[in-house]
Amino acid sequence: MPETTPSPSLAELVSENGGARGVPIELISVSKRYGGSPDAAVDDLTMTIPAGEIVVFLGPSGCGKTTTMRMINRLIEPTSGRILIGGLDARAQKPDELRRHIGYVIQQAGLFPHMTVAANIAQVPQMLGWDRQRIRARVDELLELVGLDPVQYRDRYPRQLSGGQQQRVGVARALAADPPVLLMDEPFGALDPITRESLQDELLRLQEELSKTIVFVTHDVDEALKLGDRIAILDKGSRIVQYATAEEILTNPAGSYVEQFIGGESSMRLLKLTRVSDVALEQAVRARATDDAADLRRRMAEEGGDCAIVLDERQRPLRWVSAAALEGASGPVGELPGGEEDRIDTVISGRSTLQEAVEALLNAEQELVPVVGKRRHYTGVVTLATVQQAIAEIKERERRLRRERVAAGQSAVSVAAEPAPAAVVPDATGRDGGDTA
Ligand SMILES: Nc1ncnc2c1ncn2[C@@H]1O[C@H](COP(=O)(O)OP(=O)(O)OP(=O)(O)O)[C@@H](O)[C@H]1O
Repeated sequence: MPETTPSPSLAELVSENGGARGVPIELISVSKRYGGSPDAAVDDLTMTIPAGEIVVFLGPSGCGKTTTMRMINRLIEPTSGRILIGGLDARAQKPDELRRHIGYVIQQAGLFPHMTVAANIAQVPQMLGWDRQRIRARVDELLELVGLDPVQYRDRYPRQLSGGQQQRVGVARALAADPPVLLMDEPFGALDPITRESLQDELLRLQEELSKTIVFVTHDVDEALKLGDRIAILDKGSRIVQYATAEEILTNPAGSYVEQFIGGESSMRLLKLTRVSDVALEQAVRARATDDAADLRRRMAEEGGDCAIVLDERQRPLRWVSAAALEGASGPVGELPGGEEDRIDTVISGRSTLQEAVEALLNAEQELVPVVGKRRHYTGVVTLATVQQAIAEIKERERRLRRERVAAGQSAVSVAAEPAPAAVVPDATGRDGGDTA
């Protein structure tokens, strides 16, 4: 098909959109056949990647993940089918221009070794004709955003950076022109587990701020479950076996292929993806160090609970006081003798996972662990019962969703997202063309 000057282009869409927010991507009956191969690398794939979400492609080697991803930015041309980005046909965009508005991050960052960090990041802004001052400011802003001090890092060469730092620069480079879409092809695959985890956390933090549409390819189930708003589990030819949230995949896997792929331990994995802030916390009886022991004993008898938490004047946890220690005691609670079991060694935050909460509970002297918010401000406690209840609720919610889907005549598992209704793309004359999908 001949390339025409697109109207509107993704560039225009980006500037209308303020650049920052993600746009949906639709793949409609997309296939790719490489010359000489009897099988299609991607076989009639239809899916919608919603705006502002992280969608992870998870599947075995050779199933077509990279081919699918590279068709989105036209590094690979589909043999048939259509790809719409923000409602615009990718084929109607000039490939170079399209790629300036689609960030691309690959394994081992792919930085140019002879260019400084700043020059690597500045590539697309330079192509877009930004002036030097704007580029310099943007480079520094991006380095800050990915957690690298601009003064220290902007003039270094890639070989003077660790793998994790190179990958951060790779992400900064991909974000340079504030694209609505980021494609990430096993970006953390070559990193050690600790660096990998911290970059995953960084990506989630960035995404909270930026709301890009991110397509992320990985082989790693835990990475997929942690990062994906939705996960597409793919089989040969990029056939979607299941396209669903991590919770749904874990509680309602679409058959033995998915089960095998995600392995056992689905409840343990649910613990990893649920945050303490997502569950209903319990409350211990609260006390101040200056409270009278006899009063506290009365309150505990009224409110229930064997244990009270003593907080300082800024609501930060100080220690536990047991009902037994209050028996016959008088005077300020803060002056009661305390044993090992009364010390609060561990607190967790709302951002901790339930897995971390269980770990803390297993190591704690008490059967409950305090949860703190900003400035160590006490917000509640977690017990093993809290965790059990949270997992039961997730499973029940997923069972309910499954029943609703079945009642609505849909498949019991989410296989493919329906493509959005046919996009209306204005034609070159500016009239609305009835561009049917
Ligand atoms: N340029 C090419 N020419 C011919 N066949 C290719 C080409 N690139 C990929 N293929 C084939 O297409 C299929 C899909 O490859 P692709 O790289 O998309 O898979 P993948 O799921 O990303 O694999 P991996 O996880 O190993 O990177 C494979 O069978 C591969 O051999």
